[in-house]
Amino acid sequence: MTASDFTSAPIREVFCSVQGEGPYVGVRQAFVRFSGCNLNCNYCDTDFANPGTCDYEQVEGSGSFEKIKNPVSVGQLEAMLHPFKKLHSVSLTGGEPLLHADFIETLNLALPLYLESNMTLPEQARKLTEKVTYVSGDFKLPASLRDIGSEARDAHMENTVECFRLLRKNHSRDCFCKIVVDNSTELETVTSAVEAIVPYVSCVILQPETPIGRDVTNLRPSGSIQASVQSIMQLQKSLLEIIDTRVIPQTHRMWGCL
Ligand SMILES: C[S@@+](CC[C@H](N)C(=O)[O-])C[C@H]1O[C@@H](n2cnc3c(N)ncnc32)[C@H](O)[C@@H]1O
Ligand SMILES: Nc1nc2[nH]cc(C(=O)O)c2c(=O)[nH]1
Ligand code: SF4
Ligand SMILES: [Mg+2]
Repeated sequence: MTASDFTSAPIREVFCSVQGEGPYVGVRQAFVRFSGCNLNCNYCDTDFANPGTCDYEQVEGSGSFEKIKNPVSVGQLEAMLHPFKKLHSVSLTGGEPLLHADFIETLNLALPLYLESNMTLPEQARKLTEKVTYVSGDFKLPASLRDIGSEARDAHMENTVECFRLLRKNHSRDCFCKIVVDNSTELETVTSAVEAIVPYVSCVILQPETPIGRDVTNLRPSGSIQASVQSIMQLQKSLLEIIDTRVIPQTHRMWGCL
């Protein structure tokens, strides 16, 4: 994977769309999708590999992409975002954006930054505590991680909680947690995860897994993975004992925007 630094980063795509997930569903955002990820979630719907170029959709919804050579510089990215108007914020996603924290740290955009992260890289998260206004942090349940052994689970949980502590909600930042749920999601696992981050987040979003694989070899058989409505409702009822908990699917999948 092409490394990034303070001046440039490998970016997979840049486009203007509507936030499809979490409590800010419906707001108009620029999306900057960084290449590369440090995890391998079994449900991942994103091809974040760096093909050498960044797909740039200059006209929102047009489906017409220009290919910009990677890595993209800070100045190039700022210019690419300029045509996008009436934005709520700029979503920094991926892949895993925390892998590119040095690059993000140097961005000088007029708009608030909205970080979509797997929350597993605390030393990178530390760099962005004064930089991001919205934190959409996933809590990756170990069962959904393909490459994690039992010996690494404790460290994974500790890193996740530390990222939420570092990027916690405050007077000038919102931080919330999204948890992707499938038919194997266990109440006890989710409850202990949520209890560990309650002081740091404004709400928890239960995000039903959308049965889409990253590629045909990884495509999980859609019939076997989705959690039942009843199980998600029971999970929400339990979590509402400790925090504002909402069920929000990936809405962009419903109307076909990027
Ligand atoms: C592609 S990830 C990129 C950001 C970051 N790496 C992360 O995982 O949070 C963006 C969001 O999409 C969610 N996601 C990916 N595949 C999904 C699927 N098949 N169903 C539901 N949510 C999915 C992730 O859980 C995450 O909240
Ligand atoms: N519309 C839309 N909303 C999103 N929210 C999080 C996304 C992501 O892939 O990070 C995403 C995405 O890919 N598209
Ligand atoms: S969902 Fe996020 S953390 Fe998981 S593999 Fe995909 S990009 Fe990486
Ligand atoms: Mg997406």
